[in-house]
Amino acid sequence: MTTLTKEMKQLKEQNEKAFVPYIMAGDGPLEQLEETIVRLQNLGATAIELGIPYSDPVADGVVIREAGERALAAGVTLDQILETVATFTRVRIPLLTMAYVNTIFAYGIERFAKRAQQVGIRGAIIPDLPYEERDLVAGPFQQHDIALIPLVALTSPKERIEKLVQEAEGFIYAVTINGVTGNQNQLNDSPLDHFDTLRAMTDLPVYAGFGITTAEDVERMNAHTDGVIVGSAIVRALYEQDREALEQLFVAYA
Ligand SMILES: O=P(O)(O)OC[C@@H](O)[C@@H](O)c1c[nH]c2ccccc12
Repeated sequence: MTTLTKEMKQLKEQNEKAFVPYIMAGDGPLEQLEETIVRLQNLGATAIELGIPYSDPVADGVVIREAGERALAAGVTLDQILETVATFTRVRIPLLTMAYVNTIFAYGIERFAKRAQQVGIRGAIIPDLPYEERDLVAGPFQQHDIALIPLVALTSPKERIEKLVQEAEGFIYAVTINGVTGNQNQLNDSPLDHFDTLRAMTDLPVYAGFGITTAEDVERMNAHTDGVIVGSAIVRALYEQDREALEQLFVAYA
């Protein structure tokens, strides 16, 4: 069991709902990345999903896509991000990377796992790594205590979800809606029953993500999950320096 799995399970046992903000590393100077993370930590974030910019982010909606473009235009690379994380002294909450598979392959799987562990990263989401290919990374990740967090589409057949859940580490990322990140208009109550089913299949925590943009969404999802992941709304508030919008998202955690 990885360290992240232990930590997230412990939260669940204490009945604490998780809040995992997604941010794009390099959207803004890397020198400010620690400050941003500490700010979210102080607001009550449980962990941070640290986006690694990529040129072809197929799962991303416009807000995150544009944040990635800004980071790429600034020349930000995975290596620079890891070296920046290595300098952190004030971050206490777990960091997870959200990188597309090519970025990790290009860097080197073993090299990534090793360096990620050294700098204190606890988990990774690789949205375009098919379950069938997970063995490509599973060995090095396990060896270096990096939790491979699966994305589970609620519409998948039950047998497939069961398989995914069995091998999962950290937590289960339950995708609320089919589509890209940042979709504001589709979040309704239809995933809620699925969350209940999913939670009955595992003792790992289940966090909901995609399309959660308001404090009300957070509360509504939390009633049926162990926590939430919020991306586009956080990325936008940080970029627009909209402090009120940012703090609003955390009200349930104050
Ligand atoms: O932006 P949203 O709708 O709040 O969704 C979270 C999401 O942004 C974050 O987890 C994420 C960013 N890029 C991704 C790619 C695939 C899966 C998930 C992600």
